[in-house]
Amino acid sequence: MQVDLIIEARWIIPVEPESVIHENHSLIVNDGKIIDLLPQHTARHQYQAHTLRELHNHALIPGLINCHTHASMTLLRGIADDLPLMEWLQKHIWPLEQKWVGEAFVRDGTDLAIAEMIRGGTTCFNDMYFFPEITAHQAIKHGIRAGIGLIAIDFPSAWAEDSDAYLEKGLALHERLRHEPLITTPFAPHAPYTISDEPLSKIRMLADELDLPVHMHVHETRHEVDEQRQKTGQTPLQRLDELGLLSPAFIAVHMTQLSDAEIDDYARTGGHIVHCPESNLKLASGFCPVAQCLNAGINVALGTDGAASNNDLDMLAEMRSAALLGKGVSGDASAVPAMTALQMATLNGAKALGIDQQTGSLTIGKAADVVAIEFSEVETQPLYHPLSQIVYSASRNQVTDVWVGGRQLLKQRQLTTINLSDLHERIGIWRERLYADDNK
Ligand SMILES: CSC[C@H]1O[C@@H](n2cnc3c(O)ncnc32)[C@H](O)[C@@H]1O
Ligand SMILES: [Zn+2]
Repeated sequence: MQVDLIIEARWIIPVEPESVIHENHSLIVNDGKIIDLLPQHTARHQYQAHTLRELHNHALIPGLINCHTHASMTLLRGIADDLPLMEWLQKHIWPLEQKWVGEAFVRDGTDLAIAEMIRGGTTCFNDMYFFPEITAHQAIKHGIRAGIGLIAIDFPSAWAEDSDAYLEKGLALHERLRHEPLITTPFAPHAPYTISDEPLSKIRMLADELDLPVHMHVHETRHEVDEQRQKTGQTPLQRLDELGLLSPAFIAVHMTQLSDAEIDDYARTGGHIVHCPESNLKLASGFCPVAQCLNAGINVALGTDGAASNNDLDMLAEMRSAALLGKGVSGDASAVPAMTALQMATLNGAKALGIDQQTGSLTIGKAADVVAIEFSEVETQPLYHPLSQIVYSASRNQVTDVWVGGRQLLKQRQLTTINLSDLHERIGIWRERLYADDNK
């Protein structure tokens, strides 16, 4: 049988629970989907490939899913470091956003983010930012999968003047994007401290009606929880529960402040958590008790957050930080083992976004969202266990090839859909503008 693509690899790590690591196997891809997984000699016998990629020092893993980003904030990378969340937001980021964020900012910042993400093996990102129609346009243009947040916040911005306008524009955008194969549109109310009950209740109704997830920063810092409790007598989670938001369609980002009882209560709602270890470390926000959450049965995925608080969009690094921090915080070296960290960065992300029938593992019938990681350099030698190298030793420079829905977006480290010299030129212009403003 004639097929579009055969990828031969030294190891293939499907990531589905109970699956084994295959040695010297081939992944067979046709019409954008994985149609077979066979020993290499059998595959060559059964299929004729339009394209054959031989990756004999590589492992194939499912594309990494970055479940929480603010993509165009790459343009603010390194502009305000070493600050806690509220000072960082109120004194630096929000004033810069008020002044600079518009269509061109989001287009160029998103392109930079997409280039960085593809080069690091990310095939899907879940975004929350102003001008989401531009983020969606750039994601489709460059061939990457994306959750495009239908944002809501009580503050005016260049995109919308009030929470009603955010929702109205969000719904119109959902209508325009709902047949795009690479795009989903979760609601994305910013955080409990920036959005009032009325728009949150509307979001709950609309999310139910349209069957969309809700993606929100929750319990990011102690300050957030203490302030809300002082003002209202409730924690942010209690308030969200009372408003009916906590459900299997809810994606809570950060969750660094959780008591044992809150972990059990949240597990009962079926909600997901997106753990952003590096952003939490850099802003000194706290630690999500990941091992406890996983033990309680919560689906925990991974995100980088924006490049202004991380300061990169490197999901391999995030995976390693999650594994190390999971052990450190629980005091248990066996907590968050390598396979769990890889599942958090892939399949758990797909589950949180409600796209696990399409992607998240190298499973027959799913989209061919595939990443190849090379092991021949000194940094990953000698090689005993490919999974150990991926989580604990490899860097994103070892990502050689990336496919989304069978389309190759990175080919031997070269981006196929983004012109890097044009991108560098555009980013240079933003650097001059923002640097001059920051140093006024
Ligand atoms: C409504 S668009 C998103 C909004 O979120 C801001 N933001 C970026 N990182 C964080 C974070 O870690 N916690 C809270 N808010 C964050 C971003 O600057 C935009 O204003
Ligand atoms: Zn965030």
